[in-house]
Amino acid sequence: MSGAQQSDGLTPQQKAAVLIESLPWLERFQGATIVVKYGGNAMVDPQLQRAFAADMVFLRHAGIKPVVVHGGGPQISAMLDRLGIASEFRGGLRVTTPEAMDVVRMVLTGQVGRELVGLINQHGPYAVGLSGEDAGLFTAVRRYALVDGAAVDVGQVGDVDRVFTSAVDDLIAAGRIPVVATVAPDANGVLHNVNADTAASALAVALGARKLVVLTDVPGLYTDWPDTASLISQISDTDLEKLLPTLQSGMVPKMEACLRAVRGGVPAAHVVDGRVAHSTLLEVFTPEGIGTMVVSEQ
Ligand SMILES: Nc1ncnc2c1ncn2[C@@H]1O[C@H](COP(=O)(O)OP(=O)(O)O)[C@@H](O)[C@H]1O
Ligand SMILES: CC(=O)N[C@@H](CCC(=O)OP(=O)(O)O)C(=O)O
Repeated sequence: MSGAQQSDGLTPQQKAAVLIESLPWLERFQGATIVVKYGGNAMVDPQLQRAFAADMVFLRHAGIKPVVVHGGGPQISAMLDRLGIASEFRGGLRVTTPEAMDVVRMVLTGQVGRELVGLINQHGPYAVGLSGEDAGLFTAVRRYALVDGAAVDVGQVGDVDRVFTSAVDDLIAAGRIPVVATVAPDANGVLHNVNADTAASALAVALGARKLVVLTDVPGLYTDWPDTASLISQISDTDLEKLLPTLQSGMVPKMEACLRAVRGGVPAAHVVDGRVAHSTLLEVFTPEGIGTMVVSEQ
């Protein structure tokens, strides 16, 4: 039987080789917290959604502590459309009126978060959804968008000012997988819409995470977008800081988030292609990793 070809094209020896290749990474990340920003295509394609949910459960059973922060921009836009509420982005941030804020909260906490929690919990009672409002997780501070070098008011849009990790710590200690939606009150209790990349980065820093993994819908960071030859596998914080002003809207909050994470003490932040099934597992458990890794020169 040994050496025989299996229906999936791998011999038993090849399967064993794949498993054993993950051993150094299993050892290295035992007990570590990894924050994963779930977004892009992985969020809208049912097969990729299921693969992502399975990855989170796999990490949990491998002795790693995954924390998911989810986006939902396309779903918010679709609901605003259905309700006939105008919506636009300025400098990569959604202009958020009080009316739009109600929809952002409803879609992120009541729809997108619920769906992901449901998919993960098909494997067992792991995922618990919460938002920046729960147990004081995030306190927001109003931020402006940068458009052509000028600060522009975009309404109830926030940055994360403070993180109180106690609720997430409790869930992790209980063996759960926290699934976080990024709406958050400011110090006066006024709700703000926080970009999910920004929130994932703040949470990774506050939790002392070993990695931030950001799923998106491109293979990684292109230094000269859209020239495909300019895709890079690794960049330092110093080089990224220089590159940031040249990046275009979607990539700006994403790469800013990676920069803030590594400057805040997270050893590595990765932007990976969420169109590839099991991209998080490939990043964590294979020597070559995937996507673009941001590391601090320190
Ligand atoms: N330098 C760049 N490298 C990679 N992608 C870029 C770059 N500049 C702009 N982009 C665009 O940014 C998009 C990712 O941002 P966004 O759409 O906000 O992602 P997500 O929905 O995953 O949060 C990519 O699909 C790509 O079109
Ligand atoms: C201020 C701001 O723009 N907030 C985002 C929050 C959701 C998000 O970040 O979703 P993605 O990760 O899917 O883009 C929005 O309203 O779309």
